[in-house]
Amino acid sequence: MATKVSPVEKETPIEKLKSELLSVTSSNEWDEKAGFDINENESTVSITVVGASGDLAKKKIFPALFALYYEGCLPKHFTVYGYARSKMTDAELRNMVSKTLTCRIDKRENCGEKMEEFLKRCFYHSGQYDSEENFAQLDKKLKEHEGGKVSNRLFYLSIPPNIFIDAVKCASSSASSGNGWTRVIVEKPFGRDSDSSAALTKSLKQYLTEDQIFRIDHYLGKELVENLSVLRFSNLIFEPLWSRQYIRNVQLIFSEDFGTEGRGGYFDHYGIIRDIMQNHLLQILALFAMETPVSLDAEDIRNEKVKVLRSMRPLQLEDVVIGQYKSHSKGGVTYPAYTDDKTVPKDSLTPTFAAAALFIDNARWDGVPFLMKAGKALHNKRAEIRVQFRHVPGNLYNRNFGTDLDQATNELVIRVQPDEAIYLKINNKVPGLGMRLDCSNLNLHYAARYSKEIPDAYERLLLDAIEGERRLFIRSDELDAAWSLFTPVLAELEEKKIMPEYYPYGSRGPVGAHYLAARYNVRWGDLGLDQSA
Ligand SMILES: NC(=O)C1=CN([C@@H]2O[C@H](COP(=O)(O)OP(=O)(O)OC[C@H]3O[C@@H](n4cnc5c(N)ncnc54)[C@H](OP(=O)(O)O)[C@@H]3O)[C@@H](O)[C@H]2O)C=CC1
Ligand SMILES: O=C1O[C@H](COP(=O)(O)O)[C@@H](O)[C@H](O)[C@H]1O
Repeated sequence: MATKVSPVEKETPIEKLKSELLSVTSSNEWDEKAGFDINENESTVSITVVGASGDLAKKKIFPALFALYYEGCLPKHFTVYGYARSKMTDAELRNMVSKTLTCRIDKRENCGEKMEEFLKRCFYHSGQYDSEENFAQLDKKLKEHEGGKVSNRLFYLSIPPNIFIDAVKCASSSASSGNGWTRVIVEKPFGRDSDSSAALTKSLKQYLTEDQIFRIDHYLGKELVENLSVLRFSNLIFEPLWSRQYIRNVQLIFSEDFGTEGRGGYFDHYGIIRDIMQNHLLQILALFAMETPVSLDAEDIRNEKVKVLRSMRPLQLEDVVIGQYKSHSKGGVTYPAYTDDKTVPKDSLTPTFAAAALFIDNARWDGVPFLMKAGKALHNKRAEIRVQFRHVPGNLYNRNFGTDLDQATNELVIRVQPDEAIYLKINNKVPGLGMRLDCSNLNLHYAARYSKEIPDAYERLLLDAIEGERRLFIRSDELDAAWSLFTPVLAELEEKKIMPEYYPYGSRGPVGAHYLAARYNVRWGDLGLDQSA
């Protein structure tokens, strides 16, 4: 890592030997003849969670690693290291981690034993994030565990962004692998705007190659987001409809029924547009709208996503509505205002809600509004994609719908969470002698269809990073394109000190979002008479 030559690209001595032999035989044959599997027996993976004492590590990273272990997805030789400034022994780390581990509902067999085994492979090293010496001590400990095998190292930066570079610099110079790969998972936020993001990328690339950087957007690891491409590209009935010709608008909706509780300090510096829209919702939009990639290879997919992002119009101020939640009392309980958080300035204008209308100026999507809506402290917790189709031209049954033709249009809903589902609203006749029409759902409800519990997004992404699969991670040019769309409007909102529209905690958000949608002849699908909404 220190040499800036990606170890991923370099052949290890064993790989070199293997590729020489490969000139006469295939890889599997060679492994069989040799009588062992090189990857399993000769290499190790050390996963260092930098910031192990923090919220994300406890809530997501350690539980995801355990789930992978339980499923038998981690390599035979692996070690997990927690690294942070807090003083802890290995036993204390294990105790902390053990409190967050859970067994899947459908996989409880031997779960206690598996937890014990997993915890035995977890260790802790206390150190500063800017100390090469402390990382060198970590390196020494990692080497002891690696026992001379090919060492592959994954660092997960689960720390605040202002210390990313210090940690990367020290890990790079003092704890990168000498003979295997070294990869670094970087958590968002990747900057606050185009300039700060470019500066972060530039600094990271002083110590890492692009191939070593795994920028995580955990929404890409969610089951239904992954399924988006399968839905589009392996069902004949959808792809032909996937354009301005049949689609009237697309809605990307994110809502949480809790506020910024505990994260106000971080949130106030970013706001909902940077926290959710510029990354999670925009990534979904890019996957949704991209052209068919040449293959499922990471670079082919990411190339198509970049094309979509670069075809988009920068967001205009008049196409944005912002809101902030205020205190609200209900049933004898008083819910706080955003500014009641002690870490948030009393006069903060940071949006906790935003709605926006975006456009992709290409042949497929010309004129189709892509509406985004994201908010905290709303009436429910949900993330979904809604695709509203056009009206049926010359519909023979128009008069059966009355004047509200919107009620009669088809809508495809991909509910990312909770209670994952894909359903298509269709029109049908109400059984009986009359001719009354109804709107019903053709529903793929995951819980009913599959008994298997859906893995957490972090499981998939950690596994991909270990396996070197980059498809679900953000490439630097994607990131640049994403920031270009939002940076001008974010600057304008801040320069002009645009006041957010206040909405009560637990409500459906500011009415301004409805006016914005109405300007483009759109009605938000999550507020209608949807049977599954
Ligand atoms: N929490 C979440 O749900 C999500 C978090 N993220 C991102 O993941 C990363 C980690 O998040 P999270 O775990 O919540 O962060 P925390 O604030 O919990 O910080 C993680 C650890 O970093 C160390 N740390 C915290 N502040 C500082 C500081 N100012 N200087 C030096 N060290 C510090 C602390 O460890 P110690 O004192 O022991 O060194 C802390 O335990 C962040 O980049 C965040 O934006 C992204 C999505 C969701
Ligand atoms: O990245 C973030 O995501 C979470 C929501 O993630 P989810 O998987 O629970 O839907 C959000 O609460 C947080 O503000 C944001 O930083």
